[in-house]
Amino acid sequence: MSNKSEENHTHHLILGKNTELYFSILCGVFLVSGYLIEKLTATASVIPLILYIISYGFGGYFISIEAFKKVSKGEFEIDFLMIAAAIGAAYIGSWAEGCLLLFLFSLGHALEHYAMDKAKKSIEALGNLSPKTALIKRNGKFEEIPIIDLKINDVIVVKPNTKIAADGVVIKGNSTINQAPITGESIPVDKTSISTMENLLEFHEIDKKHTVFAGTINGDNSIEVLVLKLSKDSTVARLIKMVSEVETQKSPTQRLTKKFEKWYVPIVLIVVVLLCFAYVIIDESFNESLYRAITVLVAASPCALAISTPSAVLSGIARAAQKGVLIKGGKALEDLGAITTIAFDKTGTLTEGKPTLTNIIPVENFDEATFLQLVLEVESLSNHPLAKAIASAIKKQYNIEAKNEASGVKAIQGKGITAFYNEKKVFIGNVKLMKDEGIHIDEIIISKMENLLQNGETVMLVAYVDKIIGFISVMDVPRKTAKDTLKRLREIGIKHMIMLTGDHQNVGDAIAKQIGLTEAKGNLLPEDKVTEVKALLLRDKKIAMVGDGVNDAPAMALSTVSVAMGAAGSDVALEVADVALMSDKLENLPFVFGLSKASKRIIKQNIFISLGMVFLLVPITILGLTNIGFAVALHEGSTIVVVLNALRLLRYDME
Ligand SMILES: Nc1ncnc2c1ncn2[C@@H]1O[C@H](COP(=O)(O)OP(=O)(O)OP(=O)(O)O)[C@@H](O)[C@H]1O
Ligand SMILES: [Zn+2]
Repeated sequence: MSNKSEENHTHHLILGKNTELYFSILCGVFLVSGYLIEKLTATASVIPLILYIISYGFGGYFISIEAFKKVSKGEFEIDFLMIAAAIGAAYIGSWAEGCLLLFLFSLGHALEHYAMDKAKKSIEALGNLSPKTALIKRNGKFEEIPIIDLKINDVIVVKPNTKIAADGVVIKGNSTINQAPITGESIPVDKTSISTMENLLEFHEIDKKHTVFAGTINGDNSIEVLVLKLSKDSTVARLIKMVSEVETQKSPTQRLTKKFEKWYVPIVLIVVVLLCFAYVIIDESFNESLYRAITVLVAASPCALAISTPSAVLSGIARAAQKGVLIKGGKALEDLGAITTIAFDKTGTLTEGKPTLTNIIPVENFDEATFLQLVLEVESLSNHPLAKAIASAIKKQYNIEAKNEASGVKAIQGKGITAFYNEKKVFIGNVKLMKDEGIHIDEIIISKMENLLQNGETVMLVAYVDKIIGFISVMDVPRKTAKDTLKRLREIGIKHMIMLTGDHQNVGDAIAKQIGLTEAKGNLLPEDKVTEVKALLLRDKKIAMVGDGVNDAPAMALSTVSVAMGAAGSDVALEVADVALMSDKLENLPFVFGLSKASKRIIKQNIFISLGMVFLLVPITILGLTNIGFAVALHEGSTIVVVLNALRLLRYDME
């Protein structure tokens, strides 16, 4: 049986989408009626034969089309084996068995397509998310227009309990919004209007409490949304595009079984042809030899094997999509299921990623007001989460504003930033940065730093010209769910959980202890994170890296499977990661790993069932210990069992 998704061939669908299923059922109906008439009427009649032939027609229709297509390309696959077996059965007069073969095979085929359709549908459901039109407000007037005509900076009005038509920022009104279609979170989130539209940041940089996604559902209040993305670039549009590409990537097991089939099918054909001539050697008629050959042909066909993996992979991916997790292909799914080591980024992954300012202290003889102003000016120019937190805290707590007195800011990866303030150089960052610049740090400051570091606070030194003028410390708290999540991960078989952070070792250790990580590695530059991932790969073969793509993208790219958090909020993460959690909920991880493990388990079971049946039936049929009907029932039955087993994944849940 072939995998539709990879060949993308469409059948003539006379009876609509389920034609294949109806044909298969009709095949079965004619088989049963033919069989009953044959058994119940004593006298020989042609009616059963006619019914069997009709049954052949329905059962063999789609299989012949596929077999023919492949044979004309020089490929002999299972469809061909089935047709050959059915013709052989007819030739020796075993019409009923031939019908049963075609019926079960086509039923398995139709079920396979049902599984694929089901998977695709839950993915395509995403496509129906965005409404077709939007109510826009132009010059104070309302107008309903198709969403493809929406332009950036249009203002749309979203009525209560309707779908939002575009990615944008709320500029008027507050509401709660059901984001489940995109992020899978079932609880609606509060959204408030942004205070000012001046200097509006990029969509992804705006605080999430103000931004909304196309396809999500507004709650009880009317809101106005400033459109920030064209309909074709919306998060949901890109999601759909990616999901449709997912299917083209085959999983490792799928590749393996394909390779196996390539050799196996011709071998079966040769053996079967040889068996046709068994009568030359042993004492039996040609028809008896043929009968045996056909029975072996049925028994040896790898029908179940061919669909065992694709059906499980698609079901797994579909289930994940329902929960707001995008798994990009069978490889990611299978690899994820085999993983026992996870490397985590710290900031924004294990921690909230919204550090609060705890200390901002100048050295004794430096003026505090100047110090604050300098830090504010410089950090306002940086995009780093630490910088954002520091700048906004200073503004709020000390009620001062940046006056654009700093310039030439440069980020030094993993160390900090440099800039100019009043034409003189400023350095803000860690000890490494100061060492690089040859700036002396005296004992008093070092001992103060130590205290804060023990506490799990991130400390940054500030130097002006060539002297330390003070330090800043911030505290980023672990996510509330981090501890439980790691515990659950351990329960489902993750052995090593390691934090990789650019922050100080002590901070890493403090957080690791609080949430129960096995190890924390601090003071890492982005390239050090890559080295660490390499080392882990060497030790454990396969590792997953969970991050947000901020300073861990290279390390993520190198890991076996990269998992991005909050991907709905970041273009890079969504694009690059193998697995994307739409929401930034760490607590989704156990579900993802659990589902992947379950998928892997089901794939294994399926392969065991399908190969097991072949190994069992082939010797029995060669020895002539069973009739063809029995072989057909067991063999094709295993195909159906395998598909049903895979469909279980659509209902997977933790516990
Ligand atoms: N804009 C900045 N202002 C002050 N210090 C900075 C700035 N950017 C980086 N640093 C310093 O460099 C260190 C390393 O930064 P990096 O971005 O590599 O990692 P991180 O954000 O601390 O943590 P993680 O690696 O877990 O994401 C920071 O801990 C901080 O001391
Ligand atoms: Zn096929």
